[in-house]
This record gives sequence, structure tokens and C-alpha cells, in this order.
Amino acid sequence: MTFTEQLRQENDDVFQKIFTHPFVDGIGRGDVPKDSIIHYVKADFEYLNAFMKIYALSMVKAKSRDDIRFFFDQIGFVLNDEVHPHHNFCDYVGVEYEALQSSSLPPTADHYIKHMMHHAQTGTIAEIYAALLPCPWTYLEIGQELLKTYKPTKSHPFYEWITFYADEEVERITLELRHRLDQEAQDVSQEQKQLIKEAFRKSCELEWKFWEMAYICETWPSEQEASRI
Ligand SMILES: Cc1ncc(CN)c(N)n1
Repeated sequence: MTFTEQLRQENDDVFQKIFTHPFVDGIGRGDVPKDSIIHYVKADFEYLNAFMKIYALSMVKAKSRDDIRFFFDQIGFVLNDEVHPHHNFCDYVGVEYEALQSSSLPPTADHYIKHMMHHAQTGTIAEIYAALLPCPWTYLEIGQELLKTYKPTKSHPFYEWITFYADEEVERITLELRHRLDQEAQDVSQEQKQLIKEAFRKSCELEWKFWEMAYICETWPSEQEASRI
């Protein structure tokens, strides 16, 4: 068993929780509360901005030109391609994409970004790969699960979203990231391996929390107080 196969197995509990989350299942059923979608796109626009910056920060730790190419290509993918699933959500709620940009981060999104930033700034390249990997991996499997369960046709409101993440390009990115982590994890100490495992698990947990954050429209306590006044 490879190291990332082991990570997948050890975190299957969280993956299963993600697949059955009401927001995720709602994408499959074609029925998600519009407020939750708006909350998601606002936070995810900022999350993906941060994700690109983390790739850029990680480039400083590149060991070869091939590593540099990898980080560069991933920034291009997020910048040019990952806008499509956001557009699908915006079309569903009938809101312009531009209207959902430049929002402040809800607590969970803030936490997730700072978790990845922490590893990008203080960790090894293996730790960074581990903190970043649940992002493409959970979405790839969500897409595949929803495709298998709901068999959406082009008339499904989230056909574009589901087929985008179930696509072979997301699979290729996930496999490349896994391969890189498997290589890097080969000769590390037990202490470093533990750090890598913790970085991966925390990102899986935060993936689940991100869906929950969007579903319940999570805000900071002071924002809740302000809306009661
Ligand atoms: C929070 C989150 N995680 C993962 C993905 C898929 N790249 C995303 N768009 N947003």
C-alpha cells in the first residue's frame, strides 16, 4: 500500500461524512438552499485566491524545475478553470459572479486558509502537499460519487459542477499530487510522518467543515449580534 493509499484509508470516516453532507447530497439531488450556495461561492472565491497564493509560496521550496512547473500549472488551473463550477452555482441562484467576490471570510474558511498557510510557511514540501491534497481529492471523489449515484444529464442544474470535478483533469492533478507526496514521504522520520498525517487529516476535517459552514451560513458571533440589532 502506498503512503497516500494509507492516508485515504485512515481518513475514510471523514470522506464518507463529506459524501453524505446535506450540501453535497443536495448538489446530487439538484436542490441546495440558495443562501447556502451564495455563502459557499463568496467564501470559496477567497479560499481559491488563498490557495493560489499558497502554491506561489510553496514554489520557494521547489527542489527542481519540474516542481516549479507543477506549482505554476496548478495556479493556472485554479485561475482559469475553477471559475466554471462557480459560474454554475451563480447561474443557479441568478446572481452575477462579480457580486459574490471580495467578501470577508467566515470562521471555518479563515481557519482552513490559515492551516494551509501555516504549513506553507513553516513546513516541509511534504507537509504542504499533505495539507493541499484533500482539496482536489475530496472534490474528485464527490464528483465521482454524485455521477455514479445520480447519473445527471445536461438538464440537471449542477451538471457542469459535477462533471467538472469528476473529470480526468481533476483526477490527473490529484494523482500527481499523491505521487509527489508518496515520493517525499519515502525517507522521512516518524516525527515528520506524523506531522504529514496530521496536516492531511486536518484538511479533510476542514473540507467537511467548509460544506457545513456554507450550509448553515456560518458567520462570526459579532456579525450575528449586529444582525439582531
Ligand atoms: C474548500 C474547497 N476545497 C476544494 C475545492 C476544489 N478545488 C474547492 N473549490 N474549495
